[in-house]
This record gives sequence, C-alpha cells and structure tokens, in this order.
Amino acid sequence: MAYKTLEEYNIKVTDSVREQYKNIITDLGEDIGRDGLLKTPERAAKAMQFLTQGYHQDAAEILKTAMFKEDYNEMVIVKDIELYSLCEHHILPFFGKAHIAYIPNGYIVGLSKLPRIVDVYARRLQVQERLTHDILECINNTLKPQGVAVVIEASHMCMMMRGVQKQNSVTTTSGFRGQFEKIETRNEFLKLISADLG
Ligand SMILES: Nc1nc2c(ncn2[C@@H]2O[C@H](COP(=O)(O)OP(=O)(O)OP(=O)(O)O)[C@@H](O)[C@H]2O)c(=O)[nH]1
Ligand SMILES: [Zn+2]
Repeated sequence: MAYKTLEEYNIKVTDSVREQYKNIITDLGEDIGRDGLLKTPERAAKAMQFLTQGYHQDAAEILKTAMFKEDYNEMVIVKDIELYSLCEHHILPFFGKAHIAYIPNGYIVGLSKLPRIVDVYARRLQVQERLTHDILECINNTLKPQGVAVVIEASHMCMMMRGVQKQNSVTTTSGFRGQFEKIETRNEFLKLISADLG
C-alpha cells in the first residue's frame, strides 16, 4: 500500500470514488447540482467503502485473537447469523443467514468471532459459493477443528429487482470438512439448524 495508514488510504479512495459517482449519476440522467444530490456522491462512496471493507481485514487474524485451549469435543453451532454482501456480477446486494458449526480439536473460539469472519468475507464483491468456502476454509485452516460446516441461505436482489424478477427464491450453499463429511454428523447439524428451539 502506498499510504502510511489505512485511514489515509480510505480518504484518498473516498475522494476518487466520489468524483466517479458524480459522473455515473450525471450519465444516468440526474442533475448533480440538485439540492438533495449535493452530498450523494460522497455518501455513496463511503457506503461502498463500508460494504467492501473486508478487503482490508484478515479473518484468520481475527480468529487467532480468541482461540482458547479447551477439552470440549461436542458440536458447537452458531446459527442465524445475518449477512449482507454484494454480488460480483451486478454489484447488487444479496442477504440472508449463515449457520456455522465446528467440533473442537483442543481449542474453542470466542463465539463472536464467527459472525465477525462472516462479515469480513461478506463485505467484498462475492458469489455465494465463494463466500461459503472462504468462511469454511478460514475456520478449517486456522482453528484446525475435528470438523467444520457452513450453510448459507440468501436472497439475491439481482434476481428480485431486475433480471428474472423472482421475489421468493432462496439459494442455499453449504460446505463440510472433517467429521461433517460423515453423514450422521452432517445430519445432526442440519437437523439442529432447522429446529426451532425457542
Ligand atoms: N452462482 C452464482 N450466480 C450468481 C450469484 N449472484 C448472481 N449470480 C448470477 O450471475 C449470473 C450472471 O449472468 P449473466 O447472463 O452474465 O448476467 P445477466 O444478463 O445480468 O443475467 P440475468 O440476471 O439472468 O439477467 C446471473 O445468472 C445471476 O443470477 C451468486 O452468488 N452465485
Ligand atoms: Zn447479481
């Protein structure tokens, strides 16, 4: 990075993206001088930077900050983790829920770190399949558990607001490593994430 700090880099990016948004908004037929739009290029630039901040974050480092030695060999599940991402084909949102499980192998991880790594990978231009694998591989390679499973259910705005315009379709992706490759373990996980325990 040619800048001393991430903050300095972000300010330069805001400046550049703001100017490009001015052109985009004008080309789309709007009057950039209109009162309500005066600050829009700057706001839009900052919003896009927020939604893609995952490029500057290291998910493995986040996991490593909260790994604790513990002799617990049962399945740990964090389900219904809400996520918002951007599809890399249209730069439109896709959103839904991630469900994550792992079976420890000497170490447990601070529970909040699992939603945090979902956000690191979701806040990039993504496809749902790669998002699923990014989360799966990060946990597998960093925590080195006996097994890990990730399921994501999401709706894609590019299929709702435009294109095929289907309002109710939900896409499910999944990945399983280690113990979760065994059908009984995988089924126990799938049963637990679909059960309403409340
Ligand atoms: N596999 C996958 N496809 C996605 C995802 N997000 C968007 N897409 C699809 O990416 C495809 C891009 O296809 P193209 O034919 O190049 O684009 P398009 O003409 O805009 O396609 P339509 O959406 O069908 O109008 C579309 O089928 C989208 O539904 C994703 O996360 N995973
Ligand atoms: Zn799309």
